[in-house]
Amino acid sequence: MTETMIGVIGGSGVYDLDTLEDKRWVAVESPWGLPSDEILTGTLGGVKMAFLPRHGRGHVHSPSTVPYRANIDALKRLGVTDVISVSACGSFREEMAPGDFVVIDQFIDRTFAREKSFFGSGCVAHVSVAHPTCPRLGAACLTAASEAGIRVHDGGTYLAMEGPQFSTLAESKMYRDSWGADVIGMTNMPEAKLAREAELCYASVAMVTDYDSWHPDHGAVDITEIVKILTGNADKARDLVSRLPGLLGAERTPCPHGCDRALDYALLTAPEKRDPMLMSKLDAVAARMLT
Ligand SMILES: CSC[C@H]1O[C@H](OP(=O)(O)O)[C@H](O)[C@@H]1O
Ligand SMILES: Nc1ncnc2[nH]cnc12
Repeated sequence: MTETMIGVIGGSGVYDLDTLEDKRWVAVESPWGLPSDEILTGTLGGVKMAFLPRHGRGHVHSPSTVPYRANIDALKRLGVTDVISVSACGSFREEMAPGDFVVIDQFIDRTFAREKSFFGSGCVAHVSVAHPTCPRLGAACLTAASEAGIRVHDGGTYLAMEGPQFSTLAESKMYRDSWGADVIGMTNMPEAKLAREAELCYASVAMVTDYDSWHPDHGAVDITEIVKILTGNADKARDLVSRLPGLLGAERTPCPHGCDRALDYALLTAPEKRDPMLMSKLDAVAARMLT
């Protein structure tokens, strides 16, 4: 049994978690650079919490420049065990309407201008992301959303695009009709992959703000319309998050799906060939493998 610490990564529109008790913004140093912002630590219902605004307070970082590695490393370094990502998204499905939430279970990664791994020359590792989100954590998010009276969909494929521009009409139709994506956003990759490398359970709650550009009755994405929806979604996200401590509890059992043991057989580089510099940067992410 270990102690649960819930990490929340707040996306567009979610820059604070004012429901936390004993809250304090703390600067966390990471060998992977500066995280997006300080991290708000505190407790909720006796469970330790850490909140990080993905784009920083005041929305400073674009989807391509969010320091994804530093963010995941900093959360792990603080002792976070379970990460909930809450993100704005466009919808490819009529029934996933603006204001609805989707508990994501798959991703298509179309990003190309981001660092995607903690590993590389000097310590090669390959983790599986066949099932990139944690079913236990996702189930808790689904229950929390239902209890909060949020219209929520159980499962969905999130297409991560590079951005920052929204998709063309041709792209939007292709992602929806040929690729089978359900929603689109710009940030959950490589975040989810990095969380898996860091052996953190990761769940993604996508909050629909628009119908992207495929929908014949809605036309092109309109950022002013998105911003209007974001505020309501952010309030619902805070309600959802405030229910998670009660559902997850303060005492944590090992993940039944193995998220917290993802590195068990992943490291390929022979111990004597490992780069000491890289290994020292991996002190939090791969802590379990280095002791
Ligand atoms: C505000 S519209 C586009 C912007 O919103 C989403 O951010 P996040 O995933 O952090 O909620 C989307 O990915 C874009 O970055
Ligand atoms: N249509 C869309 N495409 C990409 N990211 C988004 N975030 C919110 N709506 C989006």
